[in-house]
Amino acid sequence: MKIIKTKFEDAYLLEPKVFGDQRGFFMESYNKETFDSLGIDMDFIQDNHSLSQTPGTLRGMHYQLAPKAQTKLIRATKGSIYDVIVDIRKGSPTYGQWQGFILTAENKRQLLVPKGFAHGFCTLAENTEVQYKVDELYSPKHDCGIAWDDPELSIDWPVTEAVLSDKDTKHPTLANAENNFEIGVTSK
Ligand SMILES: Cc1cn([C@H]2C[C@H](O)[C@@H](COP(=O)(O)OP(=O)(O)O[C@H]3O[C@H](C)C(=O)[C@H](O)[C@H]3O)O2)c(=O)[nH]c1=O
Repeated sequence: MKIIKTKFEDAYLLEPKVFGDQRGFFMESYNKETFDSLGIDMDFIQDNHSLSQTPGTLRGMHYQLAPKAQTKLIRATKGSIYDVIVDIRKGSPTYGQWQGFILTAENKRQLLVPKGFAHGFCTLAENTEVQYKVDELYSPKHDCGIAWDDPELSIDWPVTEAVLSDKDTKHPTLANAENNFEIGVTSK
């Protein structure tokens, strides 16, 4: 497992070891001992899987409030995505900053998203499937979002016409989000 640093201290790109042969490939997409040895010692308790049929489908920018904030380990198992995280931890030196990553079924790269980040992606290919692990269960009442097209964040999405859920058309900007994630704050 190769770790690639990002602009954020505790968010990482991970490249698993891939064993290729004449049949195809094998890899351990997750191994708790390996992750613990790298100091990534969270207990994932839920696996998620989404399919987005149309290129330019954009899901985000989502986060869950404390105490249900989620660490996420994301990968594309079919197609490709432009995966984006935004630091929304008030007081963080990188608050309001974002970074994007290309995750594809071919590059097999995974992104570790720490608690306190908003997360979203747009798909770059048809029938893109994303699978990810989280260390807190889904909690609708803690589920929040910020606008994917927040002008202050100005995320440089590689799409012009995004395909969005109705919910994702209605999120506040980060500046207006009442429930900004704060390290240790309890949900309202
Ligand atoms: C996230 C989630 C959703 N659901 C239900 C709720 C809705 O009835 C349906 C679709 O949910 P939603 O439209 O929120 O799905 P996405 O837009 O893919 O949301 C995800 O997309 C971005 C990229 C994320 O980072 C989050 O993990 C997650 O918010 O699945 C569940 O039952 N369990 C869950 O964990």
